[in-house]
Amino acid sequence: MKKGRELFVGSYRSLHQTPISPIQFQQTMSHSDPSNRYSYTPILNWNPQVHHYFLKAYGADHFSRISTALTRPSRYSCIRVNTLRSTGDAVIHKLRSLVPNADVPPPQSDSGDDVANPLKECSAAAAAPISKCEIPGLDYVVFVWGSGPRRIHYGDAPPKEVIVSRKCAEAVLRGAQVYVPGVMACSAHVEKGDTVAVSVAVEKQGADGGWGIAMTRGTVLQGSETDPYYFERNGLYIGQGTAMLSRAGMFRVSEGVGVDMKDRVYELHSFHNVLEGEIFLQNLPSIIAAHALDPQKGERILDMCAAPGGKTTAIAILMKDEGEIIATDRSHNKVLDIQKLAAEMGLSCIKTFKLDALKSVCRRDDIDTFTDPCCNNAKIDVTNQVLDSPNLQVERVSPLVTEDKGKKPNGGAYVSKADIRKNMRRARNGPGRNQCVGGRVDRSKGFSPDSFDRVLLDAPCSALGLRPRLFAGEETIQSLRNHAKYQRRMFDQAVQLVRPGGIIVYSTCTINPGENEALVRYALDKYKYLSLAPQHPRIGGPGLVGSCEFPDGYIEEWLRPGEEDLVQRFDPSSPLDTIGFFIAKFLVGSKDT
Ligand SMILES: C[S@@+](CC[C@H](N)C(=O)[O-])C[C@H]1O[C@@H](n2cnc3c(N)ncnc32)[C@H](O)[C@@H]1O
Repeated sequence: MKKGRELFVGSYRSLHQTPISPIQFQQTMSHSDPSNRYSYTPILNWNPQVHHYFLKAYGADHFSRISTALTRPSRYSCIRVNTLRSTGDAVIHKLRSLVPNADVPPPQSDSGDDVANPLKECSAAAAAPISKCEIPGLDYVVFVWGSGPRRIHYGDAPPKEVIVSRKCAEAVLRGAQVYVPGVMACSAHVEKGDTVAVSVAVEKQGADGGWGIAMTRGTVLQGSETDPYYFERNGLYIGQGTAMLSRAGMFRVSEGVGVDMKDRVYELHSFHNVLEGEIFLQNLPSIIAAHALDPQKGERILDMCAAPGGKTTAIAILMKDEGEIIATDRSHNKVLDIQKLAAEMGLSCIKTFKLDALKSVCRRDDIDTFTDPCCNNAKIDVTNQVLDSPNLQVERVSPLVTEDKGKKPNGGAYVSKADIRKNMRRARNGPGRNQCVGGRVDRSKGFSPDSFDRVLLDAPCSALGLRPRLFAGEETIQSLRNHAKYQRRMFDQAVQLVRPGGIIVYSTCTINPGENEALVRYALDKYKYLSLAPQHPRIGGPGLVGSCEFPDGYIEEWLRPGEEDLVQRFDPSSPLDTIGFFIAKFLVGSKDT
């Protein structure tokens, strides 16, 4: 039965008293069994209030499945082909020579899970190691199978060991090697070439209620029960590999591979540096989000939180690189990442800007100073700015200005003496710290209302859908609410920027209804001219209907009956085996009503 179709009006208060959930009990029991020590059966720790809230939203069984799925990587890699450069078939042909065992059917899980064909809805050939997506319009998406969870044989004697940080372990589960900065502790006498078992130290709760790792980097493991994290590591072994350095070396050098993983709980192919510019590794729901936006050639599109540019480049390719995509992010270096990816994929319709999405709509006086050629108030920053004129032209202001007052640069814009001095200093001393990390980033002051055909708001979120995840305790009810507030303010900006008749797509990579369905409720209740639009393709599940009351009396409203099938909720525990993701598509009606 699909929970999303049920009307749920629940109070979180009643569950607040529950001391321990059945899932926690079951997991605690399995971890205290010594025969499970060298296994991978992680327990995802949640903040207790968040745990109760999700239990209420999903029900105990469903939330248990979600929690378990989050600790595992998807069993396949999803590759988006740059159709301006290649085709799905051509890429499959090239990958066959790059992916080991490409002709051998994908191995099954040792855990007895049904992994025969979790992608049967989108790939009939999913039993092959490399297959093309069969969703209409998505034949440029290629799946490459991995395997797991696999039982690893760590030998008869207690093995030499390396403990890695959680972030490092999550990367290893996705196919990376163990790099030295991720190594936390190592057995005494480990030499280069030794086989070592790799486990992970996950945050645990301290006496003050905070979460942390009670271990100093460089700890020597004696192989005894007095070692730090000895019992906590039960069920947290992610594989074994060859030490590339001695114990001393691992803590002396600052970079490089510490352990070359030979035998992994999850085997996923790494596509690092493979077919650069021709393919992009991207989650299936992210590809679907770009399709939901349905960008058309020649349109003007805003991607509000765009870095590193995965969806921006997907949108540009759907538009055949014809039109204009404004891709903004608040981080300078992340904007450089978008530029790099766009260049690598050979896309020219993407313009990037550093901009705080909360200030995406330019202020009235900024529009006036720009549009009035007699007005001398527009400032020129040391980096470029962009101001929109009402006729939707983007103008970029040259940073190279002169003090010649008779010749007004940028059609009348005034250049302050301070800016000129700054530019001269810059010419003498070089571009400055921000600029020397790799390139130039233009700064924007925002855009005119109603100036975009479509807006994608792929909002920063709690990311509680990302996989694999070995710890979730950092998010509290308050931090989840803060994410939601931030997202609403960004959405308010998006609504102003889209023209009547335009489209807004809102997406997150979290399972938190407060950042998903509750945002939709907020949007529909506040802006009567917005309506939910059907999405194509639609392979995600329905949204959650109902509401949730919190102990402080706050009622979080989700969807109303009839709205659930207009959003896409990707459930990490569903057969599609994706990250947790949410997509809502809004049609903007006449703003006069
Ligand atoms: C979910 S990620 C976007 C992923 C991207 N859409 C993609 O598909 O590659 C969210 C992004 O929002 C950016 N961000 C966070 N707060 C922001 C703000 N106030 N203004 C603009 N960008 C922001 C972060 O730097 C991050 O790159």
